[in-house]
Amino acid sequence: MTAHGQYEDVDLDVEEALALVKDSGGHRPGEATPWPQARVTAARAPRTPTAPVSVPLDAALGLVLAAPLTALTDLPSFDTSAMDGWAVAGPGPWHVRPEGVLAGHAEPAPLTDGEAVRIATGARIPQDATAVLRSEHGRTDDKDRLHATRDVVHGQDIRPRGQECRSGDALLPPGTHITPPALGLAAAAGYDTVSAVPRPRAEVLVLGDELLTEGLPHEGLIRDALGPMLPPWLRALGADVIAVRRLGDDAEALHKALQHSEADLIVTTGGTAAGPVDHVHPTLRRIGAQLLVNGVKVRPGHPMLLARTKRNQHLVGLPGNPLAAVSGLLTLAEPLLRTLAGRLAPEPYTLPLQEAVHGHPYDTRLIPVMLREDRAVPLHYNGPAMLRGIAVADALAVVPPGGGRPGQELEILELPWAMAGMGAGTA
Ligand SMILES: Nc1nc2c(c(=O)[nH]1)N[C@H]1C(S)=C(S)[C@@H](COP(=O)(O)OP(=O)(O)OC[C@H]3O[C@@H](n4cnc5c(N)ncnc54)[C@H](O)[C@@H]3O)O[C@H]1N2
Ligand code: MOO
Repeated sequence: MTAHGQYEDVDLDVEEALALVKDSGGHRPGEATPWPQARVTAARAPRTPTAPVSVPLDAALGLVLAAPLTALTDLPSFDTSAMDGWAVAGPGPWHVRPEGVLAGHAEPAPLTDGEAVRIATGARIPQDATAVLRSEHGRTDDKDRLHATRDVVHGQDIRPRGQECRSGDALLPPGTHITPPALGLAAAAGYDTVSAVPRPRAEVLVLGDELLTEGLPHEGLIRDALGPMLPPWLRALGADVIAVRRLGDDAEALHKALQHSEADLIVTTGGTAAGPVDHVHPTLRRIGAQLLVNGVKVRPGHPMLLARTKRNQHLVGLPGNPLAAVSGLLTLAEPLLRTLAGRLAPEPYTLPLQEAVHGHPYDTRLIPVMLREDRAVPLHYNGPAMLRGIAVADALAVVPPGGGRPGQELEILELPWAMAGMGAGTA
């Protein structure tokens, strides 16, 4: 049994197999953009830069800093005890003061040589203290005198004011991805809000008269798989999904929706091919949109497209076949959203293939894989209409034209939830 257990090999469906033996040319031969170039075009989609917004810390996770995070205070902001014990002045033994010092308390009175005071971790060091003696390294005698049980080094266990940064120091550059520790650092450095690149707004338009939103498929009608899948996926890619509309195969409804959308990115599903109810291209022509990518040399998903619909608005047309839609999402929507959100591209990386995969003669293939012991294990059920493979995948592997041999290094496109340690296939 292979790593993917009982999965039967349905690597290629009939359409894909036919495409391998006799490339039909598919979607507008000659116009289609090579896959790597399509991603670059999407990442460089023209638009005017967005104005930064001021975001409270509890809403800033996942955004990108629009301005440097400059320390608003010294850190620590006062000389601080690093341990529970005693602050001591000069050589011991020391006379211990009756009142201790706790974190958050007012400034303690200065010590004089030969004096000690009990102190908690995080409390302010009294002026003229020379060291902190940890509680496990000191003992008091019956006259309340403190003796060190090991050598005391000047300054030990005192965190001096400004040890981490001085007020005005640059802590994080603009463009930094706001992670949980970045939020913690911003709070420690005195921030209530940060200046961030706003989340790009996305709107999803699901096309197709054959789609049901509940119940079992019947009489040629099927369940809409993309309505439930795309909004959370777009959110995982950093978008704020402002609307999801189901428009059927109604060219007028699509025209109206495009005219009125206030999104930065419109994502349509279906209607990209040349069938009688494929309204995306005619509607884009009607509104005078500029086609930046019209078909990509990738399987599945080759009819995908990218258009500039307004000065600061783009449309990604995803093919209706669900895995083809995933391919379009990662090829066009992901790089575009990354740029809109001000994020840098992740360093590309490769992993060796566990076993051979078929290739398309001229086009790139994207196939769902599990990542196991630093190898990419191809998953089956990867036909354009299937989600069964991708639903257990950690990533997509980029198979160059001609296919991949066992051990061949392939570029890996990670899935956002797999990166967060929530890989669907972690066993
Ligand atoms: N003459 C040609 N026909 C087709 C070509 C071609 O090159 N020449 N390309 C094929 C490929 S590849 C794909 S992919 C599809 C793309 O078609 P559309 O984007 O126009 O999508 P539809 O025709 O609307 O749907 C295709 C398929 O997907 C199902 N679908 C649509 N939306 C959903 C959804 N939300 N959830 C689940 N399934 C969905 C739909 O019922 C169809 O079965 O075109 C080929 N044709
Ligand atoms: O087969 Mo089509 O390439 O996108 O599903």
